[in-house]
Amino acid sequence: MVRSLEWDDSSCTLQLLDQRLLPAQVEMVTCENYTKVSTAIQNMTVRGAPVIGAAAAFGMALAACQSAQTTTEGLRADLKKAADVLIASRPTAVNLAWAVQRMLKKASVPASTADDLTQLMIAEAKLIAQEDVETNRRMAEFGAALIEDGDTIIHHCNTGSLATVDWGTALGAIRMAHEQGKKIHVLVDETRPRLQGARLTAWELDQYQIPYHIITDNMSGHFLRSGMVKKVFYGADRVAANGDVCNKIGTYMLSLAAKTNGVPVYAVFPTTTVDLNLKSGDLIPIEERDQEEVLGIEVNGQRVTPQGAKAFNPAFDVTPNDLITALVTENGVIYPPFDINLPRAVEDF
Ligand SMILES: CSC[C@H]1O[C@H](OP(=O)(O)O)[C@H](O)[C@@H]1O
Repeated sequence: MVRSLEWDDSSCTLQLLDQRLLPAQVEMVTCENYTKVSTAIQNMTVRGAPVIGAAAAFGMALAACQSAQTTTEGLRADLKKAADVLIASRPTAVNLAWAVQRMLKKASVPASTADDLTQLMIAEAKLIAQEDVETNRRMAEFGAALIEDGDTIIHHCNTGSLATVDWGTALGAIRMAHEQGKKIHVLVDETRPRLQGARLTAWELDQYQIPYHIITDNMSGHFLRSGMVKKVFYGADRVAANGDVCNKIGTYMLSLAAKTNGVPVYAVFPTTTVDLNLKSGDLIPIEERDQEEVLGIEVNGQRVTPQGAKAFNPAFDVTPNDLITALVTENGVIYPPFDINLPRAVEDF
């Protein structure tokens, strides 16, 4: 499975898999500087909470490589400028700010030369990427244990290798259960308007040879009520201290339908997605994206929305914790009361 990002030591550049072109084309784009990384995050060349954090970390490494500063103080000033640009790329996934702040903290350690500081930046970005893969595999083990042989699972958006440095979060759990020999059938929410499910999750499941059917987002209630669906799995972009989950738009409606039909709901995410500073999900900033992502639908090359039409395009919504059965992190499966058990799972490790 091709990785969503690769660092090239020889050229001090970051290669990103252009997820806007999948599944039709598998193409990498080269980022030589941090502003290109910021643009790639904003236009969703690279997307998915954990991987945009890793991409931003390498954006900071690029800022160090590209800096003309010859002193550590001068380089630190350049890194602060880069940090502000990278953090501003997208507002909702807390992994982005977390990764950049961690890089800035690393930049504050004593270094004898600007070159030494640059090497520290590159090493820290690589460590963040490596930790994400290890975290995802641990999470996948815990998540896979919740999946039973024969389950049909609804999965929302894309949370696989493409949304992380490798392996994935919710889709990582599904992949792990499959590799353990459990027979699974996935109903892939297409996830309008950017179609991360229909384009990216379906493409990944083909690579893993996991059976699936794509459904439109408004079909999930029907299948949940039919009794066919045994579990719902999705990821997260930011989780508040009380366990409210902010995730791709449509997650809230999916969770409401699951709760009404008694189907368990599992949110799978690394602890770097938890924002303990926020008491509830109502405080999470929701990214509003260009309305053209909603309006620009074409059928047979013909735009289907009226000229001049307007659209709302919130990229995420918040699912209150009472609709969620359990939270799955690399530190284990967390059950209610989330306001007590989630901080403990995050802080005790
Ligand atoms: C591994 S969780 C990824 C998380 O990020 C996605 O958002 P986007 O595609 O806009 O970056 C979606 O909310 C996923 O659940």
